[in-house]
Amino acid sequence: MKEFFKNFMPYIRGHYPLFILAVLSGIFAALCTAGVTYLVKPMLDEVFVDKDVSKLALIPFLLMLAYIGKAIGSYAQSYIMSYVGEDIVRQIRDKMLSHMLFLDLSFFNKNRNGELIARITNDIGLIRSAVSSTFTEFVREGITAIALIGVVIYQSPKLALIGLVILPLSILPISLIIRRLKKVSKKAQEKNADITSNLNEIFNNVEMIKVNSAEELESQKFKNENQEFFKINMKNTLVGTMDTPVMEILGALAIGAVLYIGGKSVIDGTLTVGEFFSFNTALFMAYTPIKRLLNCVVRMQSAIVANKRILEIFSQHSQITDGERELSEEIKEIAFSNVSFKYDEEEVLSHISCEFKKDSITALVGKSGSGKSTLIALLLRLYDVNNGEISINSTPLKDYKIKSLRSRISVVNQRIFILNDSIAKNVAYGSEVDSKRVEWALKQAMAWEFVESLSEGIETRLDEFGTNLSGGQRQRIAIARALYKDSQILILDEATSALDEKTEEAIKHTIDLIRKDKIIILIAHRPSTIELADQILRIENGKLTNA
Ligand SMILES: Nc1ncnc2c1ncn2[C@@H]1O[C@H](COP(=O)(O)OP(=O)(O)OP(=O)(O)O)[C@@H](O)[C@H]1O
Repeated sequence: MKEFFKNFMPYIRGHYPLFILAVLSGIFAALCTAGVTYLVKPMLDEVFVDKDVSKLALIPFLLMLAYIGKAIGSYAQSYIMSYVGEDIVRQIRDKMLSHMLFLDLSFFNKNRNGELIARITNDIGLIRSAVSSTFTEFVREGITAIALIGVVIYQSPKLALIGLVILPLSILPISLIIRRLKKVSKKAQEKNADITSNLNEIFNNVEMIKVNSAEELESQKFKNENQEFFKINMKNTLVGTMDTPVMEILGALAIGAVLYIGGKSVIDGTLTVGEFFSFNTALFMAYTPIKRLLNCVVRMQSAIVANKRILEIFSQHSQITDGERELSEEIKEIAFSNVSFKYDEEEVLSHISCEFKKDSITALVGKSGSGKSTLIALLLRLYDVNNGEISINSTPLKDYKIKSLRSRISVVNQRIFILNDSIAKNVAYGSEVDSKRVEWALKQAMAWEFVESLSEGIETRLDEFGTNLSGGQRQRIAIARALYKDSQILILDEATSALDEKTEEAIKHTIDLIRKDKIIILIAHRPSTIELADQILRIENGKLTNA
């Protein structure tokens, strides 16, 4: 709980005035509630027992005012706290996504997309209910309970002792419930992440599922996961709602004792009927906020577990550190010196030494899985080398600011990224849209013909993953994007594999036209693509062999 509040204090800090207002509204509502119970005494003693008619109109009026005050106070407090809660959740979501995006690619390789989505949506959502509703309730019910207990003690300290004995008695069962609930909540959140991952996988691969007639198989897999999720959630409910009957049973015992002992005191004349009823009303009314208070503590458990899962992400930091130098000068040469790299245990690239010079085209060739794309990933600093060094103009890559390095490289790789946005925005991705330049890039990438034929031209919206495009059209959009960026380093990793011969020839012609002053790296299997190259580097099992 301490860790929870420590984590959220920085977000709450900006909301102190609202927080104070919410607490004041809560105090007001609580005092009005206590006022209601307090008014029971004059209602009984002065109106009913003393038959004071003048008070008959006054007390119901005051009661009404107290109830209206309670309603307004509670509403204002709930609204303000929801505002604070929602705003905190908004801030954490923003911070979480930008934190994640700056983590290394290896972090994304290790975590399933669905798991990460679940942390941003479900886990942070649990925090929202903790901060906005549970916390609001905790503050309001806490103040109400204190005010009502005040009335209880004021009316009869002796009876209060008996009536409130449930408080220490409830500690043991409630703490057992809390401990159990933490475990179940953890499982529920993990299962939720599994379900999200499963759904994410299904929707991303729906075509493959259909082609393999695996609809039944996937439905069954999901059904099993869902059934388990249901069971865990029911366990969560079973444990999580146990606090109410526990408190009610303990409350019944205490109230029974109070009624007996209090009744005797009234008969003995040591307590007036009004005092007794006022006491009992306050005690009955105090049980509800006390019960809710404990229920809040119980409900907080899933938020505490979620907080741990959120902190796990925030505690991860990028291992790829930024350099100091801005890469703004002309790139004359890129050099790999004795570079080795492994993703996990096995070395994927070993002792690679090569150069890429300005005004030249290099073809990287080699069998599938030999390490060509990995070499490019190292140049982009998506991963850092384990041994050796990569340099640009004799300055180690690590000394450059990553953003300035990547801004100088255009890449078309095998996995084409298409945004659910217009063609123009897709081509200009990462910079301002210049329609003339978009048109130029599309023409150079041999994509203009099909884009022009669309009714909305470059404003045509593409579906997520480019599902409304053919494979070759997607590749041409990606090539246009690389050309639009106009970087000095251009990398085409199997960028023309889906194109017909004629289109590929035309793109080769484009590359030939723009090659001046650039460093171009082509990864290709087809001999026709390699024809353009000034140097050919062959990689075999992670080692460079002379082509
Ligand atoms: N993210 C990763 N985590 C672990 N291993 C990886 C990862 N990416 C690639 N590998 C492994 O590294 C090796 C080299 O892969 P790489 O993608 O560089 O090959 P490639 O020569 O580009 O192949 P292709 O021609 O099929 O694209 C492969 O054995 C592959 O299994």
